[in-house]
Amino acid sequence: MLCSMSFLCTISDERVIERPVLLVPPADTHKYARGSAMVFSGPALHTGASRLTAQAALAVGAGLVTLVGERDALHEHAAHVTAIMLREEDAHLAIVDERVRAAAIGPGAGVSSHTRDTVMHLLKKGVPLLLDADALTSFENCPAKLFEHLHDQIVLTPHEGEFARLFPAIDLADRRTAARLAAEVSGAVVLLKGPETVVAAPDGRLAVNRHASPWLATAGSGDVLTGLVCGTLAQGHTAFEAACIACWLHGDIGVQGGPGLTADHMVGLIPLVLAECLSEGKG
Ligand SMILES: NC(=O)C1=CN([C@@H]2O[C@H](COP(=O)(O)OP(=O)(O)OC[C@H]3O[C@@H](n4cnc5c(N)ncnc54)[C@H](OP(=O)(O)O)[C@@H]3O)[C@@H](O)[C@H]2O)[C@@H](O)CC1
Ligand SMILES: Nc1ncnc2c1ncn2[C@@H]1O[C@H](COP(=O)(O)OP(=O)(O)O)[C@@H](O)[C@H]1O
Repeated sequence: MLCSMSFLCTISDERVIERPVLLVPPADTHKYARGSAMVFSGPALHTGASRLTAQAALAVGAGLVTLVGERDALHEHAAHVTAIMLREEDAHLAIVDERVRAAAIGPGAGVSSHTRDTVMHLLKKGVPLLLDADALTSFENCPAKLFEHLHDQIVLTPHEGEFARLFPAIDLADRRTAARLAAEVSGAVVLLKGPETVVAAPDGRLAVNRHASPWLATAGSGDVLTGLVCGTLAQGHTAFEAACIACWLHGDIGVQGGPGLTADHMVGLIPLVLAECLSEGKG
Protein backbone atom coordinates (compact mmCIF):
# COMPACT_ATOMS: atom_id res chain seq x y z
CA MET A 1 0.00 0.00 0.00
CA LEU A 2 1.20 3.53 -0.75
CA CYS A 3 1.82 5.77 2.24
CA SER A 4 3.38 8.80 0.66
CA MET A 5 3.01 12.47 1.25
CA SER A 6 -0.13 13.54 -0.51
CA PHE A 7 -1.78 16.64 -1.83
CA LEU A 8 -5.33 17.84 -1.39
CA CYS A 9 -6.39 19.15 -4.77
CA THR A 10 -8.97 21.93 -4.83
CA ILE A 11 -10.78 23.20 -7.89
CA SER A 12 -12.99 26.26 -7.42
CA ASP A 13 -16.59 26.49 -8.63
CA GLU A 14 -15.21 28.40 -11.64
CA ARG A 15 -13.13 25.26 -12.39
CA VAL A 16 -9.89 27.07 -11.55
CA ILE A 17 -7.13 25.00 -9.93
CA GLU A 18 -6.15 26.36 -6.52
CA ARG A 19 -2.98 25.91 -4.47
CA PRO A 20 -2.79 22.22 -3.43
CA VAL A 21 -2.38 21.46 0.26
CA LEU A 22 0.55 19.16 0.98
CA LEU A 23 0.30 16.58 3.77
CA VAL A 24 3.58 15.23 5.14
CA PRO A 25 4.23 11.50 4.66
CA PRO A 26 3.50 9.27 7.65
CA ALA A 27 6.46 8.68 10.00
CA ASP A 28 6.67 4.98 9.08
CA THR A 29 6.88 5.50 5.32
CA HIS A 30 9.71 4.14 3.17
CA LYS A 31 10.90 4.94 -0.34
CA TYR A 32 8.79 2.28 -2.10
CA ALA A 33 5.75 3.35 -0.10
CA ARG A 34 6.32 6.89 -1.40
CA GLY A 35 6.06 5.54 -4.95
CA SER A 36 8.46 4.35 -7.62
CA ALA A 37 8.52 6.07 -11.02
CA MET A 38 10.23 5.25 -14.33
CA VAL A 39 11.19 7.76 -16.97
CA PHE A 40 12.19 6.61 -20.46
CA SER A 41 15.27 8.29 -21.86
CA GLY A 42 15.99 9.49 -25.35
CA PRO A 43 19.12 8.21 -27.18
CA ALA A 44 22.66 9.51 -26.61
CA LEU A 45 22.98 13.28 -27.26
CA HIS A 46 19.22 13.62 -26.60
CA THR A 47 19.13 12.82 -22.89
CA GLY A 48 18.61 16.27 -21.33
CA ALA A 49 14.82 16.37 -21.58
CA SER A 50 14.20 13.01 -19.87
CA ARG A 51 16.76 13.91 -17.20
CA LEU A 52 14.77 17.04 -16.34
CA THR A 53 11.64 14.89 -16.15
CA ALA A 54 13.27 12.38 -13.81
CA GLN A 55 14.73 15.08 -11.57
CA ALA A 56 11.34 16.78 -11.24
CA ALA A 57 9.59 13.46 -10.48
CA LEU A 58 12.05 12.77 -7.66
CA ALA A 59 11.88 16.28 -6.22
CA VAL A 60 8.07 16.31 -6.16
CA GLY A 61 8.13 13.30 -3.87
CA ALA A 62 8.31 9.97 -5.70
CA GLY A 63 10.40 7.76 -3.39
CA LEU A 64 12.62 6.52 -6.17
CA VAL A 65 12.99 7.33 -9.84
CA THR A 66 14.70 5.26 -12.53
CA LEU A 67 15.83 6.48 -15.93
CA VAL A 68 15.54 3.69 -18.50
CA GLY A 69 17.40 3.71 -21.78
CA GLU A 70 20.15 2.46 -24.07
CA ARG A 71 23.61 2.00 -22.53
CA ASP A 72 25.15 5.03 -24.33
CA ALA A 73 22.37 7.26 -23.09
CA LEU A 74 22.77 5.97 -19.53
CA HIS A 75 26.47 6.87 -19.62
CA GLU A 76 25.47 10.47 -20.32
CA HIS A 77 22.93 10.46 -17.50
CA ALA A 78 25.54 8.98 -15.16
CA ALA A 79 27.68 12.05 -15.68
CA HIS A 80 24.88 14.23 -14.32
CA VAL A 81 22.70 12.41 -11.80
CA THR A 82 23.35 10.60 -8.53
CA ALA A 83 20.08 9.99 -6.67
CA ILE A 84 18.32 8.85 -9.83
CA MET A 85 18.81 5.20 -10.72
CA LEU A 86 19.73 3.98 -14.19
CA ARG A 87 18.51 0.78 -15.86
CA GLU A 88 19.15 -0.57 -19.33
CA GLU A 89 16.04 -1.00 -21.46
CA ASP A 90 15.07 -4.63 -22.20
CA ALA A 91 13.04 -5.71 -25.21
CA HIS A 92 9.96 -6.80 -23.24
CA LEU A 93 10.21 -4.18 -20.49
CA ALA A 94 10.46 -6.78 -17.72
CA ILE A 95 12.05 -3.99 -15.67
CA VAL A 96 8.61 -2.40 -15.37
CA ASP A 97 7.52 -4.60 -12.48
CA GLU A 98 4.58 -4.32 -10.08
CA ARG A 99 6.47 -1.88 -7.84
CA VAL A 100 6.48 0.80 -10.56
CA ARG A 101 3.58 3.15 -9.83
CA ALA A 102 3.95 5.52 -12.78
CA ALA A 103 5.97 5.92 -15.95
CA ALA A 104 6.63 8.77 -18.37
CA ILE A 105 7.84 8.70 -21.95
CA GLY A 106 8.26 11.32 -24.65
CA PRO A 107 10.72 14.08 -23.68
CA GLY A 108 13.64 13.73 -26.08
CA ALA A 109 12.46 10.20 -26.99
CA GLY A 110 12.62 10.74 -30.75
CA VAL A 111 9.78 10.41 -33.26
CA SER A 112 10.15 6.77 -34.28
CA SER A 113 8.67 3.30 -34.44
CA HIS A 114 10.82 2.43 -31.40
CA THR A 115 9.05 5.12 -29.36
CA ARG A 116 5.65 3.87 -30.64
CA ASP A 117 6.50 0.26 -29.73
CA THR A 118 7.69 1.21 -26.24
CA VAL A 119 4.48 3.18 -25.63
CA MET A 120 2.40 0.17 -26.72
CA HIS A 121 4.39 -2.12 -24.41
CA LEU A 122 3.89 0.26 -21.49
CA LEU A 123 0.17 0.51 -22.16
CA LYS A 124 -0.09 -3.28 -22.07
CA LYS A 125 1.67 -3.26 -18.68
CA GLY A 126 -1.26 -1.24 -17.30
CA VAL A 127 0.97 1.14 -15.31
CA PRO A 128 -0.32 4.75 -14.91
CA LEU A 129 1.44 6.47 -17.75
CA LEU A 130 2.22 9.94 -18.99
CA LEU A 131 2.77 10.52 -22.71
CA ASP A 132 4.41 13.75 -23.79
CA ALA A 133 6.31 15.30 -26.70
CA ASP A 134 7.70 12.66 -29.11
CA ALA A 135 5.53 9.90 -27.60
CA LEU A 136 2.56 11.89 -28.94
CA THR A 137 4.09 12.97 -32.24
CA SER A 138 5.11 9.36 -32.97
CA PHE A 139 1.38 8.58 -33.34
CA GLU A 140 0.69 11.51 -35.71
CA ASN A 141 -0.13 9.15 -38.58
CA CYS A 142 -2.00 6.56 -36.52
CA PRO A 143 -3.75 8.23 -33.55
CA ALA A 144 -6.56 5.64 -33.52
CA LYS A 145 -3.99 2.92 -32.82
CA LEU A 146 -3.01 4.82 -29.68
CA PHE A 147 -6.50 5.82 -28.54
CA GLU A 148 -7.67 2.18 -28.70
CA HIS A 149 -5.42 1.42 -25.69
CA LEU A 150 -5.86 4.56 -23.57
CA HIS A 151 -7.89 4.90 -20.37
CA ASP A 152 -8.54 7.44 -17.64
CA GLN A 153 -5.25 6.77 -15.78
CA ILE A 154 -3.18 7.88 -18.77
CA VAL A 155 -2.21 11.54 -19.10
CA LEU A 156 -1.39 13.22 -22.43
CA THR A 157 0.47 16.55 -22.12
CA PRO A 158 0.57 18.18 -25.57
CA HIS A 159 1.55 21.75 -26.41
CA GLU A 160 -0.58 23.16 -29.21
CA GLY A 161 1.71 21.83 -31.94
CA GLU A 162 1.56 18.30 -30.57
CA PHE A 163 -2.19 18.62 -29.99
CA ALA A 164 -2.78 19.57 -33.62
CA ARG A 165 -0.76 16.55 -34.79
CA LEU A 166 -2.71 14.08 -32.65
CA PHE A 167 -6.17 15.66 -32.95
CA PRO A 168 -6.16 17.29 -36.43
CA ALA A 169 -9.97 17.45 -36.52
CA ILE A 170 -10.28 19.45 -33.28
CA ASP A 171 -10.28 23.24 -33.57
CA LEU A 172 -7.95 24.89 -31.05
CA ALA A 173 -9.74 28.25 -31.20
CA ASP A 174 -11.61 27.36 -27.99
CA ARG A 175 -9.00 25.58 -25.88
CA ARG A 176 -11.40 24.34 -23.19
CA THR A 177 -13.72 22.71 -25.69
CA ALA A 178 -10.70 21.36 -27.56
CA ALA A 179 -9.27 19.70 -24.44
CA ARG A 180 -12.67 18.31 -23.48
CA LEU A 181 -13.21 16.81 -26.94
CA ALA A 182 -9.68 15.37 -26.99
CA ALA A 183 -10.22 13.65 -23.64
CA GLU A 184 -13.50 12.22 -24.92
CA VAL A 185 -12.01 11.02 -28.22
CA SER A 186 -8.83 9.58 -26.71
CA GLY A 187 -10.24 8.22 -23.44
CA ALA A 188 -7.30 9.73 -21.50
CA VAL A 189 -6.78 12.81 -19.33
CA VAL A 190 -5.61 15.62 -21.61
CA LEU A 191 -3.45 18.44 -20.25
CA LEU A 192 -3.28 21.11 -22.96
CA LYS A 193 -0.27 23.32 -22.21
CA GLY A 194 -0.14 27.07 -22.74
CA PRO A 195 -0.40 30.39 -20.88
CA GLU A 196 -3.68 29.01 -19.49
CA THR A 197 -3.29 25.25 -19.13
CA VAL A 198 -6.46 23.17 -19.43
CA VAL A 199 -6.92 19.72 -17.89
CA ALA A 200 -9.79 17.56 -19.14
CA ALA A 201 -10.87 14.07 -18.11
CA PRO A 202 -12.80 11.65 -20.33
CA ASP A 203 -15.77 11.78 -17.90
CA GLY A 204 -16.21 15.51 -18.66
CA ARG A 205 -14.35 17.05 -15.67
CA LEU A 206 -12.41 20.14 -16.66
CA ALA A 207 -10.09 22.50 -14.80
CA VAL A 208 -7.88 25.39 -15.81
CA ASN A 209 -4.64 26.64 -14.29
CA ARG A 210 -4.15 30.39 -14.30
CA HIS A 211 -1.39 30.45 -11.72
CA ALA A 212 1.58 30.73 -14.11
CA SER A 213 4.04 33.15 -15.63
CA PRO A 214 5.49 33.79 -19.12
CA TRP A 215 8.94 33.03 -17.68
CA LEU A 216 7.82 29.40 -18.05
CA ALA A 217 8.19 29.73 -21.84
CA THR A 218 11.72 28.28 -21.81
CA ALA A 219 13.18 25.09 -23.31
CA GLY A 220 12.63 22.09 -21.07
CA SER A 221 9.88 23.70 -19.01
CA GLY A 222 7.34 21.17 -20.31
CA ASP A 223 9.76 18.33 -19.51
CA VAL A 224 9.76 19.51 -15.89
CA LEU A 225 5.95 19.54 -15.91
CA THR A 226 6.01 15.94 -17.19
CA GLY A 227 8.14 14.97 -14.19
CA LEU A 228 5.82 16.76 -11.78
CA VAL A 229 2.82 14.85 -13.14
CA CYS A 230 4.69 11.53 -13.17
CA GLY A 231 6.02 11.97 -9.63
CA THR A 232 2.55 12.92 -8.37
CA LEU A 233 0.97 9.94 -10.15
CA ALA A 234 3.58 7.67 -8.53
CA GLN A 235 2.40 8.88 -5.13
CA GLY A 236 -1.03 7.39 -5.76
CA HIS A 237 -3.04 10.31 -7.07
CA THR A 238 -5.52 9.75 -9.88
CA ALA A 239 -4.47 10.97 -13.30
CA PHE A 240 -6.83 13.97 -13.30
CA GLU A 241 -5.75 15.06 -9.80
CA ALA A 242 -2.06 14.53 -10.56
CA ALA A 243 -2.37 16.66 -13.70
CA CYS A 244 -4.15 19.47 -11.82
CA ILE A 245 -1.71 19.47 -8.88
CA ALA A 246 1.32 19.41 -11.18
CA CYS A 247 0.01 22.33 -13.27
CA TRP A 248 -0.34 24.52 -10.22
CA LEU A 249 3.11 23.59 -8.84
CA HIS A 250 4.65 24.20 -12.28
CA GLY A 251 2.95 27.58 -12.53
CA ASP A 252 4.19 28.52 -9.07
CA ILE A 253 7.75 27.67 -10.09
CA GLY A 254 7.32 30.23 -12.88
CA VAL A 255 5.94 32.83 -10.48
CA GLN A 256 8.68 32.24 -7.90
CA GLY A 257 11.49 31.90 -10.45
CA GLY A 258 10.84 35.04 -12.48
CA PRO A 259 13.42 36.53 -14.86
CA GLY A 260 16.28 34.29 -15.91
CA LEU A 261 14.35 31.11 -15.14
CA THR A 262 15.75 28.03 -16.89
CA ALA A 263 14.49 24.46 -16.75
CA ASP A 264 17.55 23.40 -14.75
CA HIS A 265 16.76 26.06 -12.18
CA MET A 266 13.08 25.03 -12.12
CA VAL A 267 13.99 21.67 -10.58
CA GLY A 268 15.82 23.42 -7.75
CA LEU A 269 12.73 25.51 -6.96
CA ILE A 270 10.48 22.48 -6.38
CA PRO A 271 11.29 22.13 -2.63
CA LEU A 272 10.50 25.82 -2.10
CA VAL A 273 7.16 25.52 -3.90
CA LEU A 274 6.26 22.36 -1.95
CA ALA A 275 7.14 23.99 1.37
CA GLU A 276 4.64 26.74 0.67
CA CYS A 277 1.93 24.12 0.12
CA LEU A 278 2.54 22.40 3.48
CA SER A 279 -0.67 22.23 5.50
CA GLU A 280 1.13 23.68 8.55
CA GLY A 281 3.28 26.04 6.44
CA LYS A 282 2.68 29.68 5.67
CA GLY A 283 0.09 28.56 3.04
N1 LIG B 1 16.87 20.07 -22.95
C1 LIG B 1 16.42 19.33 -23.93
O1 LIG B 1 17.05 18.36 -24.28
C2 LIG B 1 15.13 19.66 -24.55
C3 LIG B 1 14.57 18.79 -25.46
N2 LIG B 1 13.34 18.97 -25.97
C4 LIG B 1 12.81 17.90 -26.83
O2 LIG B 1 12.93 18.31 -28.17
C5 LIG B 1 12.00 17.57 -28.96
C6 LIG B 1 11.21 18.52 -29.82
O3 LIG B 1 10.24 19.23 -29.02
P1 LIG B 1 9.69 20.67 -29.43
O4 LIG B 1 8.53 20.94 -28.56
O5 LIG B 1 10.80 21.65 -29.39
O6 LIG B 1 9.31 20.53 -30.93
P2 LIG B 1 8.15 19.77 -31.71
O7 LIG B 1 6.92 19.49 -30.91
O8 LIG B 1 8.72 18.56 -32.38
O9 LIG B 1 7.76 20.87 -32.80
C7 LIG B 1 7.80 22.25 -32.54
C8 LIG B 1 6.91 22.94 -33.52
O10 LIG B 1 5.54 22.77 -33.07
C9 LIG B 1 4.79 23.94 -33.37
N3 LIG B 1 4.11 24.48 -32.20
C10 LIG B 1 2.84 24.91 -32.18
N4 LIG B 1 2.48 25.30 -30.97
C11 LIG B 1 3.56 25.18 -30.19
C12 LIG B 1 3.79 25.45 -28.82
N5 LIG B 1 2.83 25.91 -28.01
N6 LIG B 1 5.01 25.19 -28.32
C13 LIG B 1 6.00 24.69 -29.10
N7 LIG B 1 5.81 24.40 -30.43
C14 LIG B 1 4.61 24.65 -30.97
C15 LIG B 1 5.79 24.95 -33.91
O11 LIG B 1 5.64 24.90 -35.32
P3 LIG B 1 4.95 26.13 -36.10
O12 LIG B 1 3.56 26.22 -35.50
O13 LIG B 1 5.79 27.32 -35.79
O14 LIG B 1 4.97 25.69 -37.50
C16 LIG B 1 7.15 24.42 -33.55
O15 LIG B 1 8.13 24.77 -34.48
C17 LIG B 1 11.13 16.79 -27.96
O16 LIG B 1 11.65 15.49 -27.84
C18 LIG B 1 11.34 17.55 -26.69
O17 LIG B 1 11.09 16.74 -25.54
C19 LIG B 1 12.53 20.12 -25.62
O18 LIG B 1 11.66 19.68 -24.59
C20 LIG B 1 13.38 21.29 -25.16
C21 LIG B 1 14.43 20.91 -24.16
N1 LIG C 1 3.34 32.37 -21.94
C1 LIG C 1 3.26 31.39 -21.03
N2 LIG C 1 2.69 31.59 -19.84
C2 LIG C 1 2.62 30.60 -18.93
N3 LIG C 1 3.10 29.35 -19.14
C3 LIG C 1 3.67 29.09 -20.32
C4 LIG C 1 3.79 30.08 -21.32
N4 LIG C 1 4.40 29.53 -22.40
C5 LIG C 1 4.67 28.25 -22.08
N5 LIG C 1 4.22 27.99 -20.83
C6 LIG C 1 4.33 26.70 -20.15
O1 LIG C 1 5.66 26.21 -20.31
C7 LIG C 1 5.64 24.82 -20.65
C8 LIG C 1 6.27 24.64 -22.04
O2 LIG C 1 6.22 23.28 -22.38
P1 LIG C 1 6.66 22.74 -23.82
O3 LIG C 1 6.04 23.57 -24.87
O4 LIG C 1 6.39 21.29 -23.81
O5 LIG C 1 8.22 23.05 -23.83
P2 LIG C 1 9.49 22.09 -23.82
O6 LIG C 1 9.22 21.02 -24.86
O7 LIG C 1 10.62 22.97 -24.21
O8 LIG C 1 9.64 21.50 -22.47
C9 LIG C 1 4.18 24.39 -20.57
O9 LIG C 1 3.87 23.87 -19.31
C10 LIG C 1 3.41 25.69 -20.81
O10 LIG C 1 2.13 25.68 -20.20
